[in-house]
Parts: sequence; structure tokens; C-alpha cells
Amino acid sequence: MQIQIKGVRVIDPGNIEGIRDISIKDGLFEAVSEPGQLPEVAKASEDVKVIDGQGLIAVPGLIDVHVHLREPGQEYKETIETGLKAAAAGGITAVCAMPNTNPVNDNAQVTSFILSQAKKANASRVYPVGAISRNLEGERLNDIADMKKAGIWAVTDDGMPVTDSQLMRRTLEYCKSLDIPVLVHAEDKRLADGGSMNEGLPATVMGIKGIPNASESVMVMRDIALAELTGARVHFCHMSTAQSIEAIRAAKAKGVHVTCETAPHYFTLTDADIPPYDTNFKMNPPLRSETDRGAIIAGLIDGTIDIIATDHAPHAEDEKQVEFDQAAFGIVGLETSLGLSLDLVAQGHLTLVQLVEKMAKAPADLIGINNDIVPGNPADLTLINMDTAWTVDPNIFVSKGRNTPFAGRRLTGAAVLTIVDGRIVYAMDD
Ligand SMILES: NC(=O)N[C@@H](CC(=O)O)C(=O)O
Ligand SMILES: [Zn+2]
Ligand SMILES: [Zn+2]
Repeated sequence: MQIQIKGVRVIDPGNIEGIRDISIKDGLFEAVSEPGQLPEVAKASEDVKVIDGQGLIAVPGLIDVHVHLREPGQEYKETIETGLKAAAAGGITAVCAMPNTNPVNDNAQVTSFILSQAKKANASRVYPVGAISRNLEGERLNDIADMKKAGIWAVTDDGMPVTDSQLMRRTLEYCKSLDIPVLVHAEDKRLADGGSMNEGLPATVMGIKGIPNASESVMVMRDIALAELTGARVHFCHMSTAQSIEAIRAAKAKGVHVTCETAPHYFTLTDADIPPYDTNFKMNPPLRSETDRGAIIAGLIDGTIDIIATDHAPHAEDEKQVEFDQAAFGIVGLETSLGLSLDLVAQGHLTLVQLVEKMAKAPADLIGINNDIVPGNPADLTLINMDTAWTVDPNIFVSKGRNTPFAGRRLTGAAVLTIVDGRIVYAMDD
């Protein structure tokens, strides 16, 4: 299969910015040239697809470093196939799969299973993340080296914090020697104390127990200290508070090796936006205050926040249609991430180049891959129409999860074509 995209505006920060023709063949970028310079392909050939890229933007395939695929064990919420197809529909060509499945991805067999299921799905790629501790229990360290051989690129106990500081220190030392990052779910469970939303006026008004900002930031501060102590690579997941961003900004200024991500809901919504007891607005960490939302946007602007990831966390209807404090934490994000993030560009907070850095380039750096649009590299590409206006409708999500706070929201900009490994895995018109 060969694909030619003609006259498209390419935005690949640090590599290309301008109108180009792109040729893709046998899974790889074959040529990237000034417009009109690609060799004509024989018209009769059925194996060649020529795409008019005029008015569209081509970017390196978007990578979502924080996704819960739920398989093995909770296929009623999502399977690897439905999750990877949802990613493709959202313009995301690769996702990093969190290990809190059942069984947990805490050994090489589960890692291999995830990779083989992903291959069968014939959609976006998966980069599995292994668990730090046996069954996420926070007690015994897993055989991370063995999982690395099977294909993990990072470890985390996401969903659960690593409460034991000594275990975290050992993890960081171990992962430093293996040269893989540690992804931190920063939460002090004693401070969170069973709360279900942000501690503040909206929680008080609804009579819902609150979670203070400090439940996140104290653990961010601890792990900055441990990153400094060990020299390991620490990446903070789903940052939601002003205090966390402030701490990470200071750590980076000191040269400590830390990176972080936030999710679209933290720069789009606050706790004041939660309709009374609507569990589609419940996730961990919770939606914070307007001050925090402002700090998240400021962190994205000044580069303190490296990456936008979704924390895609599908749940079944009956896990959400219960009392607010009983409902599962988490919302889906794969199919709304690009549209919501493009809003940062529309509002003038980020340039398109900065957005591509946060959704494609910095994620690739974290994983340790090169996704430049250059001949010879695997052809993972997202074609975006910045003008496509659409309304979020969970009923037509490719994901099995319907749990989004963005139902009915008008968005502008969408992926019109997603290419993985030189194959079209999603086309908007189909
Ligand atoms: N974010 C969430 O609210 N939920 C995640 C766990 C997590 O990311 O901590 C999940 O697995 O459902
Ligand atoms: Zn988490
Ligand atoms: Zn998560």
C-alpha cells in the first residue's frame, strides 16, 4: 500500500514547518518533498491512494501517554481493540497502556498478552507500562527488567500511589539503572481521606467530601526530592493543582530530571462546572478551582507541563449511575482530546507548534522513540482539519466508555485521517 498526501501543511516541530508532499510506502515515510516534486504514480494502480492535503495539517502521529485499556479482566469497560480504535478515531496513533488491569501488568506474560492483542486490533499502537509493585499493593517490587525485555518502556502503580517512600527510592534506583522513567500517580490517600471531589465551596454546597490540593502536591514534592536523590527520570501523571506546577517549575529550574502531563479536563473545567451530583465529572485527581485551572494553562504556556495526555478511564454505566461518593473515578478522553486541546490554540494560549510538541513530540521523547516525519521512519501520521466543527456525542464513541463530562459540547477541529505504520486506521468519511 502506498499513500501520497499532496500540498499539505506539515507541522513537525524541530524538523519541518511548511507545505509539503508526503509519500508513504511499505509502512515507512518514503519521501517528503516540496510540493509537486513527488514522482507521479501510475493512475491505474489500485494500491496507491492519493490525498489532496490542501487546507489540512499533517503532524507526527499523536501519542497519548496515559490510557486505561481495561484488558485483561475488565473487557466490559473497554478492550484493547475498542480502545485502540477509539484512539485512531481521535487522531491518536499510539497509547501507553496503564497496568491496573486484572490481572495487573506486573509480569512479562501480561505485557506480551497486551502486545499480541494490540497487533490483532489493527489500529493504533500500544506501549505497555508495567506495574511497580506486585498487584499494585505497594509492597514488593516487580521484576521490571523482565517486563522491559517483554516490551514495557516505563513503570507506574497508577490508580494507587507508592506510599512507601523507601520502596519509591528503590524503584527509582532500579529504573535508573534500566534507563526507564517512573510515572507517578501523586496522591496521599490519608489526605484524600475518601473524598470524591475538590475540597472547596462546590463540594460544601453539594455536601460531598472534598480532596485538598495538598493530597497531590505533597507527593509531587516528595518525588521531586527522590528524583534529586537518585538522579532517576520521574514523570508526574495527571497534574491538577497550582502547587504541583509551582513545585515542578522550581525543580526543573534546578535541573532535576522531572517531566509532567496534564489532561484536557484540567485546563477546560473546574469544580464549579460540575452539575449537581453528575458522576461524569468525577475523576481522580478531581476537577479543581479556577485558580488551579489558570495555573495549569500557565504551566502549559511556559513549558512546565510537557505533555497533554488523556487519562482515558472508561467505566460501565452501572458504575457511574450511583451516588456521587460511590461512583467510579475516571472519564474517557481519547475521542475528545484533540478537539479540546485545539481550543488552547483558538484561545491564543498555545501555538499549533507548541500543541504538537505536547501531543506528539514530548510524548515520543518520554517513551524514547523518534517520530520525525522523515524518510525511513515508521509512517505514523495524523491529518487534521482545523475547521471541522462537531458536537461531542458519547453515543457514537468508538470507545465502550460513555463517561464524559463533555457530552453536547461544540468543538472545532478534528482528525480526518489517522495513519499507523503506513496503514489508514481511521478516515472521517468512512
Ligand atoms: N483517573 C481516574 O479517575 N481513574 C483511573 C485511575 C487513575 O488514573 O489514577 C482508573 O483506572 O479508572
Ligand atoms: Zn492516576
Ligand atoms: Zn490513570
